[in-house]
Amino acid sequence: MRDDELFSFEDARQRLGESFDPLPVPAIPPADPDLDRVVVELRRLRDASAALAMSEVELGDIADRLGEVASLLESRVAGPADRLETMWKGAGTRRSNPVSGPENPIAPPVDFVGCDDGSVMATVTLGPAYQGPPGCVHGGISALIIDHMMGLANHWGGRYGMTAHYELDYRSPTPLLQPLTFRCWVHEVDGRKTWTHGTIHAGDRLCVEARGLFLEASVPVPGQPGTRSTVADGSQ
Ligand SMILES: CCCCCCCCCCCCCC(=O)SCCNC(=O)CCNC(=O)[C@H](O)C(C)(C)COP(=O)(O)OP(=O)(O)OC[C@H]1O[C@@H](n2cnc3c(N)ncnc32)[C@H](O)[C@@H]1OP(=O)(O)O
Repeated sequence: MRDDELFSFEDARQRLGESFDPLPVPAIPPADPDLDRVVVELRRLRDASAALAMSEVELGDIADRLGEVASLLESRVAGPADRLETMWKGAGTRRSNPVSGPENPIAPPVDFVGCDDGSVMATVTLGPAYQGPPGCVHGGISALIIDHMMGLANHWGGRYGMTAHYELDYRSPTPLLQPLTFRCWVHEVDGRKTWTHGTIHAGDRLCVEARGLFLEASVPVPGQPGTRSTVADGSQ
């Protein structure tokens, strides 16, 4: 089988046949608007600090003022264990995950769309905070985003599971500061196993292709003794 056949959506859809049973990819519900604003401002700081020139800029005053704000924020923070619990309440990790979560400053963020062909798509432009090779996206960042998107694609295809095996081929450099198209879709299912594929393109150029094996599994939920959650189920 050639690579371009392996990564065909129509092929995936035909393989899945009647087991293709899309679930909605729901919008992330609003929570505390001020918390979301805090994260928006933190992302501005992230992007501005990643783009700072190395010289000729007086930063001492800014560092002092940021330190004051950081101390203020720290004074409002519950312990990390408490946070692990609240991450699983309400919208769960849809609000806090490191790829699309509006409560997570390290999320670029990436916004997803569920498509009629069974794939999940996103277009995102990544800045210097995500650099690996010169002018290019860090390979681990590509891997993070696709792994998460595969979880969404599984959900969109009526499946769920923990990543058991995951592999990527970096086919060509993935540029920063240009729109990138991410696409993931369920390729094949067999009992508890779901094989999911994904790509990143810059324009028409293939940058990354990925394959993951996901296994249905349940994990204990922090702060909810006796409760187990399927990864990527509706509670996320
Ligand atoms: C609501 C809106 C939507 C929300 C969506 C949110 C999306 C969020 C998405 C977030 C996504 C983020 C994603 C993340 O970050 S997921 C986090 C990263 N993943 C993990 O931490 C998983 C850690 N691993 C485990 O917990 C276990 O190993 C699991 C549960 C996966 C399997 O342990 P379990 O004890 O259950 O299984 P088994 O050992 O009996 O094996 C069963 C079968 O599987 C085959 N096998 C096993 N391993 C491998 C392997 N590596 N390669 C090839 N095959 C493998 C094995 O041969 C056997 O085959 P067979 O003999 O039956 O034929």
